[in-house]
Amino acid sequence: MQALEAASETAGVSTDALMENAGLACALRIRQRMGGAAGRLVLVLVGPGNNGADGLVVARHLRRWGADVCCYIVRGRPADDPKMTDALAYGVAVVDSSEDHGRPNLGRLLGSCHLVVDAILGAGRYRPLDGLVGDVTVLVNSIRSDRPDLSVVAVDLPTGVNPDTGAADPRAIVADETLALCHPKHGIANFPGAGLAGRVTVLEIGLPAVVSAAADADLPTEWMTPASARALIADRPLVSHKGTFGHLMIVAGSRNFVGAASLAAQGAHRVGAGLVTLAAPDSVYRLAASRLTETIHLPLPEDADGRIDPSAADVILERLNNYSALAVGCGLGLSDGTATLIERLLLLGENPPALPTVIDADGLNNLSQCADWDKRLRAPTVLTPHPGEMTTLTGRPTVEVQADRLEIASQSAKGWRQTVLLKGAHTVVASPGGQRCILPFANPALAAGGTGDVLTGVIGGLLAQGVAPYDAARLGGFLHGTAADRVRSQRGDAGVVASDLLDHLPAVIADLRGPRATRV
Ligand SMILES: NC(=O)C1=CN([C@@H]2O[C@H](COP(=O)(O)OP(=O)(O)OC[C@H]3O[C@@H](n4cnc5c(N)ncnc54)[C@H](OP(=O)(O)O)[C@@H]3O)[C@@H](O)[C@H]2O)[C@@H](O)CC1
Ligand SMILES: Nc1ncnc2c1ncn2[C@@H]1O[C@H](COP(=O)(O)OP(=O)(O)O)[C@@H](O)[C@H]1O
Ligand SMILES: [K+]
Repeated sequence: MQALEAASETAGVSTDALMENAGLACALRIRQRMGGAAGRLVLVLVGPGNNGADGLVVARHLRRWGADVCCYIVRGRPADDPKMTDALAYGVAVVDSSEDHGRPNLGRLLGSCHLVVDAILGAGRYRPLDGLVGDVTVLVNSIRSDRPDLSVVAVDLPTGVNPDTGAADPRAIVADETLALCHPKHGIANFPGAGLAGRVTVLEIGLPAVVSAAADADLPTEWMTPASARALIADRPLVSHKGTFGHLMIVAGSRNFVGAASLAAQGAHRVGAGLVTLAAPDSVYRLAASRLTETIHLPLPEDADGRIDPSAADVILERLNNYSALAVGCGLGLSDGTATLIERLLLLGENPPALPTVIDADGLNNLSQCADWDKRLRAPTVLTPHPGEMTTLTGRPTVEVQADRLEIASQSAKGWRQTVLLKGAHTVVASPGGQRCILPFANPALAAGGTGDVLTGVIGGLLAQGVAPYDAARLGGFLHGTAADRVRSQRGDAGVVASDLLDHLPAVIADLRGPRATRV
C-alpha cells in the first residue's frame, strides 16, 4: 500500500485525496452498520498517523449526518493538523488523552456510546503497543466485553495487529468489524490478527485506474469478495438443457462413509450441474439411492470391507468419455485396493480423457501412497487437503503448515503444477501459475464432519459446468463459506450439520448474480 500510495501521487492523486476517499467510505459503512447516523453517539479513537487522520475524516462525515461524535486523541497529532481543523469546524467534540488523567472521560464515553471507531494505528511501521496506547486498548476491550450492544469498528486494521504478519500484541483491539482499505493487509488474513478483525469489509479508496490495474497484476494475493465471486459466475442461457451444464462423475463412499458420497452428490446438484452420477460401492448405492432421487447411479464391485474394488477402475474408465468432470475421494477408505484404483483413475498410464478433476480426503491419502504422484497426475486438478492431509502430501508437520498457510499452499501448487485449496478458517486457494487468494470465512459451524464432502461436490459441479480449476476452487469455496455464514446467522455455530448448507447454495448463487439480464 505504501508503494501504491507513492505511485498514486505520481499519477496525480494525492495521499490527502485517498485519505478523504477512505474516510468517506468508512463513514458510509459505519452509518449503514448503525442503521443511520442521526442521534447516534460515536467515539472515534484517534492515533498519531494517517490512520488517525482517516478517523478524523470519519468523525467529520458522521457529524455532518447528525451523529454526536467525540474524538479521543490517544497520542499527539501535529499542531496545524488540517483534518482536526475540519472536524472541529463541523462540531466534532475533541478530548485529548493528555488531559484525561486516570481516563474518567474515556470511561464515560465508552459506557454511553453506540459505536467505537478504532483509528489509533493502521498499516504504519509496527512496534509493540506502548503504555499509553495499551491503556486505552485494554479499557476498550474490557468495556466491549461487558457491553454486547457496543460495536467496535477498526479502520484498516485493529490497533496492535502487525500489518505484515498477523502477530498481535496481547492488548490489541478486538474488533467486531474491520474496514480494510483497498488491499487487505496480511495482518487480517493470518491468525491471530485475523481472529481480532471480526467481519472484514473491503472498501475502495479511489486509486487511479492505471495504478490499480498494475497492482492487480502484481499483487499475488487476492482477498475474495462478493464482487470477485460474482465475476466468476457464468450466465445460464435461457435456451439450455441438462447437457448444457455438464455431467459430473463422483467416485466416493465406502461401508463406513455412506453420507460422504451422498453429500458430495447433493453439493454438485445444488450449484447447478446438469447431471451427476455417483459411482459408489454396491452396498453404499443401496443406501444412498433412496436419498438421492436426482442422481444417476453406477453401483461398483466392492471388497470384503465395503470399499470400491480396484477392478471397478475398468467400469469407470470405459465410461469417462460421457462426462465433463470427475470428483474423487470422499469417504473412499484407504487400502492397497483403493490406492490401485486411484493410480489407475488419476495417474498417467492408461489413456482415457483427462477430465478436470477434484480430489479430496481419502483420494488424497491414497494418492500420497502412489510413487511420483505429483509428476504423474493426468488431468487439470484441484486438490483440497485439510492441514492434516497437507502433512500427508508434503511430509511437513501440521504446525508448520498452519504457521505459513499462504506460502505452503502456493509452493505446493507451483510444485505439483495443480490448483490447491488448503482448508480451514481463511481457506487459501493457490494456482500453479502463482495466483493465490484467501477466502474470508472463519466459522466454527463448519467444523463438523461432512462439510468438506459438500465442498468437493460444489467444486466438482462447477468444474463440470466448464469453470477452470482455480476459479472453480475459489468460487466453490466462496459459495460454501457464504452458505455456512447464512446457516450460522440463523442457527448459531454449534449443532449445524453439513446437509444444512445444501439448501442455501442456490440462493447464495442467485443473490451474488443479482438481477442482471440473462443472455439468450
Ligand atoms: N497508504 C495509503 O495510501 C493510505 C493510507 N491510509 C491510512 O493510513 C494508514 C497508515 O498510516 P501511517 O503510515 O501514518 O501509519 P499509522 O499506523 O496510522 O501510524 C503510525 C504512527 O503510529 C506510531 N506508532 C506505531 N506503533 C506504535 C505503538 N505501538 N505505540 C504508539 N505509537 C505507535 C508511529 O510512531 P513512531 O513509531 O514513529 O513513534 C507513527 O507515528 C493506513 O492504515 C490507512 O488507515 C488511508 O488514508 C488511505 C491512503
Ligand atoms: N473454523 C472454521 N472456519 C472456516 N471454515 C472451516 C472451519 N472449520 C472447518 N472449515 C471448513 O469446513 C470444511 C471441512 O472439511 P474437512 O475437514 O475435509 O471435513 P470432512 O472431510 O469431514 O467433510 C472445509 O471446507 C474447511 O475449510
Ligand atoms: K485501526
